[in-house]
Amino acid sequence: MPVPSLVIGIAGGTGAGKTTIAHEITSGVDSVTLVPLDNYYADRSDTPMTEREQINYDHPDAFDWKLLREHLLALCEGRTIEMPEYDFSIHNRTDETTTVDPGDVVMVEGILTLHDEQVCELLDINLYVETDADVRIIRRIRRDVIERGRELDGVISQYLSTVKPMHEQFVEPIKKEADLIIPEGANDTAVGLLREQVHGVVDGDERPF
Ligand SMILES: Nc1ncnc2c1ncn2[C@@H]1O[C@H](COP(=O)(O)OP(=O)(O)O)[C@@H](O)[C@H]1O
Ligand SMILES: Nc1ccn([C@@H]2O[C@H](COP(=O)(O)O)[C@@H](O)[C@H]2O)c(=O)n1
Repeated sequence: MPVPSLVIGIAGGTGAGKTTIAHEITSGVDSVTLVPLDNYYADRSDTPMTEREQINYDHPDAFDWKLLREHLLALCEGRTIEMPEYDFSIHNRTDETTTVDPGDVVMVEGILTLHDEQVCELLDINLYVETDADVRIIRRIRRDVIERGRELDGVISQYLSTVKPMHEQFVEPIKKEADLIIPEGANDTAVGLLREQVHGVVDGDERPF
């Protein structure tokens, strides 16, 4: 397999719009590989469900960084990976994996994507999506209740006990690793410029950053 022309990392708080922006800046590109950091939550098969429900999923230790590094390196070298699948309703990976080939553009997207030094070394461009906390929590409540089968009270208590403090301690500070900070309110211009750059690199007119 050919190696990717461009490897992009996107970090930012929960509900900031990372996934949305990942799709927008690569729209029209034929071959894109999305690597959601959520799929690299640690394997909890040996942990009972009652304990899994109590885990702090916003701390860097919740992730299997070793596997993510291995997989990202493989994609960067043009190799296929078996990507884990994550099921939020059981707080664990499923038994299935997905066979993923390296695209022309590879994008890693998640709250703490820029936390790991070795992951950052593999990225051509580091993005941070900045969105106000009140907007993010509203989006999060809607998503967790509708798509992730959560109760409203649980979403609120998780937000106050772990999501918010971990955001302040770990997510917000990784902004300093970013090449570009995308202000959500002004993202049309930022996204347009990034899309142009991505297409330029993919079409061979521009060099990677
Ligand atoms: N600029 C935006 N304006 C309005 N809604 C948005 C915007 N960006 C994202 N959303 C919505 O907010 C929710 C969370 O967006 P998503 O991209 O999944 O965030 P993240 O990946 O950072 O958690 C989704 O329902 C999405 O449609
Ligand atoms: N079992 C889990 C695993 C993760 N979370 C939350 O997901 C958030 C990250 O996903 P985004 O799409 O919002 O970036 C993170 O804030 C975790 O709290 C969860 O609730 N349960």
